[in-house]
Amino acid sequence: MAAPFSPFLFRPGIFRRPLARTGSAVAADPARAAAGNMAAGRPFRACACFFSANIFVELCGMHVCYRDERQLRRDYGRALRERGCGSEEQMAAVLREIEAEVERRKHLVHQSAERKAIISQCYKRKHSEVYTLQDSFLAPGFLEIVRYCTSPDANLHGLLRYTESFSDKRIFRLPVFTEEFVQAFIEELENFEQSDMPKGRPNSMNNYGVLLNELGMDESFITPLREKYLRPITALLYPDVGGACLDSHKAFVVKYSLHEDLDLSSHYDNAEVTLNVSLGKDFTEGNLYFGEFRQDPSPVPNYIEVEHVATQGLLHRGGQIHGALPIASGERWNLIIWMRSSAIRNQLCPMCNQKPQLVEAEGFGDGFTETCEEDVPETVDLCSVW
Ligand SMILES: O=C(O)CCC(=O)C(=O)O
Ligand SMILES: [Fe+2]
Repeated sequence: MAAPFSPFLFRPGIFRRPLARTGSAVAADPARAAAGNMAAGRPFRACACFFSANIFVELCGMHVCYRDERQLRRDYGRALRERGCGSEEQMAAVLREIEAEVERRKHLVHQSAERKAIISQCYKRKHSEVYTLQDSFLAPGFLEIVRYCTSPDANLHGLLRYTESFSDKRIFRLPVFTEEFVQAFIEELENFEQSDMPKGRPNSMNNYGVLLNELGMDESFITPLREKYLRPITALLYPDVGGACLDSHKAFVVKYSLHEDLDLSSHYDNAEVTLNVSLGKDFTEGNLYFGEFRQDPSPVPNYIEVEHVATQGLLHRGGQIHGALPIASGERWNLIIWMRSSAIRNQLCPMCNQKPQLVEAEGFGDGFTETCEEDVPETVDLCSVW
């Protein structure tokens, strides 16, 4: 159910934080092609802005771009002072925080590859069947939607009869999984959580959850889910942001509980289209809220609140500003799939809003690929981008 947005969320500083990915640049991996992490024969790349853009400074609650101290003082001196970081001592602490975050980002991909290797060798799965997508995991209503979207006369108008939509923000709710699958999936995630395996952070804002590529679910579960089932739907819902040509993803599970993360601040995703599926468990409050699309700023943001329903998914454009309100009790687990279109992001990196400066990457990287001049018209036609 959509509801008017609660006024406390208008507090300054929570609006429009980009939620940075945890992947970044490393030497190319020759095994990647075998794992299917290629777009039209080209390896995926990241944008160099990962090492300088959208760095969240917790001390003063704002994001900054960082090249060096002089640039930081010039570009953010005033904003930092206004947020209580005016003294030289505070400035030194801010610089330490930023430099530690840049260092963390530099090592992140190597550490993720190490964790993935350890998990694949040592982790004892509880429900090994949940690692390979099967039709029986999917809700009958979802399969019906996919059947419609892959039929020859499918169109947006027809699809909207099967989904619930919220305001004019192009946010849609649809059934995704069966209850039995969600139950087994949660048990598997809890089994992993309780194991002594190394664990990474899902992204730069969520502290608790599971990175599904590290767990080994990308190739046999998330990729077929995106290609075979989700893409026919997103092609009709979001053709203008690359919904027809989503060719990579970053998938993770986020977890909120009273003694861990309670909520998620306002942000946009490093994705063209996001699927957010509620996995339960039992919780109260914790609704999602959505504001404007990041490229359509409005002087008076118009927020809507959307309740999440276990086993169901919400589809939205990654650039739609959103966040999660605090839970009041229980545990809230969600499967998040950030889906990316190289044809779209190769033109403009959504995180720095510039032509991406490509750097080598592991796996799907951040969904960019090398392009040649002659690629562009064909790609644009194919996805009806503009
Ligand atoms: O907790 C949620 O439902 C939202 C998570 C989210 O927006 C994200 O991880 O990008
Ligand atoms: Fe998000």
